[in-house]
Amino acid sequence: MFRLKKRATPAPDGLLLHGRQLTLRRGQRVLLRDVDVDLAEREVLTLVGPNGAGKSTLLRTLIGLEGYHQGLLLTRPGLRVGYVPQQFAVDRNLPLTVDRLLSLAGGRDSFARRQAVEDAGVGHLLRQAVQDLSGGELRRVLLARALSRKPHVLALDEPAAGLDHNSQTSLYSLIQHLRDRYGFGVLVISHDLHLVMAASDQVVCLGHGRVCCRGEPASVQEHPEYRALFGELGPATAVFPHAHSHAPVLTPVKPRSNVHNG
Ligand SMILES: Nc1ncnc2c1ncn2[C@@H]1O[C@H](COP(=O)(O)OP(=O)(O)OP(=O)(O)O)[C@@H](O)[C@H]1O
Repeated sequence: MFRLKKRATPAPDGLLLHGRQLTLRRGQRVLLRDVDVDLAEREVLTLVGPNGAGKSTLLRTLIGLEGYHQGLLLTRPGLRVGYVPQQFAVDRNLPLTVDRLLSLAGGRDSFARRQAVEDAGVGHLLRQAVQDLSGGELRRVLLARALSRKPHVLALDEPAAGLDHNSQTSLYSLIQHLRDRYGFGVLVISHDLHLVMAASDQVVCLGHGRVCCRGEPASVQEHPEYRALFGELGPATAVFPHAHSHAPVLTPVKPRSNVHNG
């Protein structure tokens, strides 16, 4: 669970995350420039863009794992984030069962953990060593770990990478289903554009650290910059609409003065 810095400042509307003009540099390089992002309850927001566009950096910034230099980031007070990273290093010299990994995740709520295990469909893996899991199994275990934190925001960095097509589709349907059950907002990075268009409420397309276009999947696909990046894409198979309430108050996460800059 990542708890973002809290300050009791009211914010415009009931978004989970509200980022404005977020800018992040590393040395001379600008990794993010003037990025605006809002994430509402129960919304699936997908970040797309070519390799190196800044998607992981933006996702990590939005959930408080990276500082930023300029801009404004507001979060709902007490926001809990479940994060499934793109890479998860498993130390082969330190055997660890799935059960142990999940209990180390920090959640003291064993009911939530059991529920997460069931929801992610990993009950049969609990006694298995983490280092022996297949790529697809590890994704689901990491998903269970994220769910056990009862997140308000589920952040997934390329959760479908390396999965076969059926596994990708079923993972996305599972995320949709869990979003409906848990009511969290989802921030997800994906390179599978068909899946993105079928399963997202909002798409933000990044290029060189900037937002080049954004909107609902159907409209983003028509955007010239999107087409320039990705070419023509066939029609999405389904679009899942969402509804969310706008409860008030967000909390600002201040730019960090100690942000690594070199
Ligand atoms: N700590 C760092 N210092 C310098 N450059 C960095 C640092 N972290 C990331 N970068 C660079 O920032 C750019 C954006 O990286 P990021 O991982 O956010 O891209 P991405 O869009 O997620 O890419 P991919 O699709 O390949 O995963 C890349 O060019 C990367 O090399």
